[in-house]
Amino acid sequence: MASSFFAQRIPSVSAIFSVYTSLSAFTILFRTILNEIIPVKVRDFLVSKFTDYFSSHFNSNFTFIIQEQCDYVTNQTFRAAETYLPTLLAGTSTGSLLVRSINLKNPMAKPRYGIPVKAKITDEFQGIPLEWTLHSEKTITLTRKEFRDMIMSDYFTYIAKSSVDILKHIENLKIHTYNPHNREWESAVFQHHTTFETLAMETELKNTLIRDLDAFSKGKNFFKTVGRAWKRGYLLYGPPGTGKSSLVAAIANHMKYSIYDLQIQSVADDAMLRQILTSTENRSILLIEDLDCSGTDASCRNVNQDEKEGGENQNKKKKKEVTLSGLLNFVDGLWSSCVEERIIIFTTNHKEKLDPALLRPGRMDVHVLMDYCTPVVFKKLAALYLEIEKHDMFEPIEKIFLEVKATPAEVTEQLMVSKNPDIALRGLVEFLLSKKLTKKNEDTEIKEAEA
Ligand SMILES: Nc1ncnc2c1ncn2[C@@H]1O[C@H](COP(=O)(O)OP(=O)(O)OP(=O)(O)O)[C@@H](O)[C@H]1O
Repeated sequence: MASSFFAQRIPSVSAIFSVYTSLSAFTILFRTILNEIIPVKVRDFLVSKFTDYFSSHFNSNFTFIIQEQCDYVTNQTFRAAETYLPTLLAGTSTGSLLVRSINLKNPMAKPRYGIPVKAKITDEFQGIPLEWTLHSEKTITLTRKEFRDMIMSDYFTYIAKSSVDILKHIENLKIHTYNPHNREWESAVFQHHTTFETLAMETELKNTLIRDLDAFSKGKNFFKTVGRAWKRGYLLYGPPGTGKSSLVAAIANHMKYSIYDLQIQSVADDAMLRQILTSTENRSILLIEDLDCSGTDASCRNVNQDEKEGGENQNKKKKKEVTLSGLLNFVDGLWSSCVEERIIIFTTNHKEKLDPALLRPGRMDVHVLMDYCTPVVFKKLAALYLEIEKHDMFEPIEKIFLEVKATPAEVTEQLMVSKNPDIALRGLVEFLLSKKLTKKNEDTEIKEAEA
């Protein structure tokens, strides 16, 4: 029985050989026909589709590699993933987490948790499990066997949207400073306490600024409709100690934007400036302080003036490598649109020294004069520092302010001498009167010298 069973089921060697020969002949014939009929390009296309189909089915996984930098610009998908992934801490599978406490204002605050390098994190999107790996500070990968198209079209968009929402509610802002040696922005937690409530300014100016900022942050569609880059430029000018830096802090805290603080003197040339600025994040403030001392041709004198003076100045001008046009390119040129929702702030103690090109309408949208203390500003400082709305000495002090120039920084220094309003205000009067006297003596000396 058994031998007849095998005899019926297993074909003979000669039968197998004959089938093999027929198949080979058919394959050769089929290939020849294919080569004759189908053009090379179509053949290559079919082969590539065929290979793609099988590799995606038989490969164990497909990996998306997301690196921090691409084409000298910060990869926004990397930034989005970096913001989004810490929300998935429950899905980490390495058995370890980074723990850090960076709230200097409140050491008792709950620590924050981060993802260690090499950790694997799982996520689920529309019922599909996904696995992320943080390979280093600069590379993240996302691995998934199927649903490649859906990940590319929907999942990355979802992460980008989620990260924008997360950033809007983030508590700790950052301040970044450019390190020219490492050619990198270095970050620290931004802990400046100044807000619009604690900044003493004329009420109308403060309200106008807040309205302007709010309109800007809601203005995405407006900027798109009118075909402009979503950015706003502020020029803060006025004497030292009048609150320009404090206003920058108030703007950052109000908008919940991190600050990129750029020392323009540390930038070698326009190309480096471009590289530095394109590696900043959306929703941020780019701050260039003391522009009048920057050493670029944006400061101190305009180009025509230099040309008239010729010789020595011409040589000096050649050495300045960050040019006014390089800077303007970021203020309102083509490069200005490389980052979205960006506020650019220039500060200067000497507006009159800036190149007129920078001051032309449309270049810096808002010019804000931070000036010497006025009676209104003094009363706000007294309310903040001494917690008083009224005092007998207010009237004489306000009168002195009409004659003496004192900066809010000088006034706050006097108000901090004592918590007792009588002592602090008396000290302030003495300070203001001595300033008045010094000024009078200086004026007399000048008059005598002129005579
Ligand atoms: N308008 C203000 N309201 C409240 N405090 C102020 C104001 N202006 C100055 N101050 C106080 O003076 C200090 C110095 O001010 P700030 O550094 O903001 O001035 P600045 O104009 O940026 O000076 P500089 O031009 O020297 O950088 C602040 O830390 C703050 O305490």
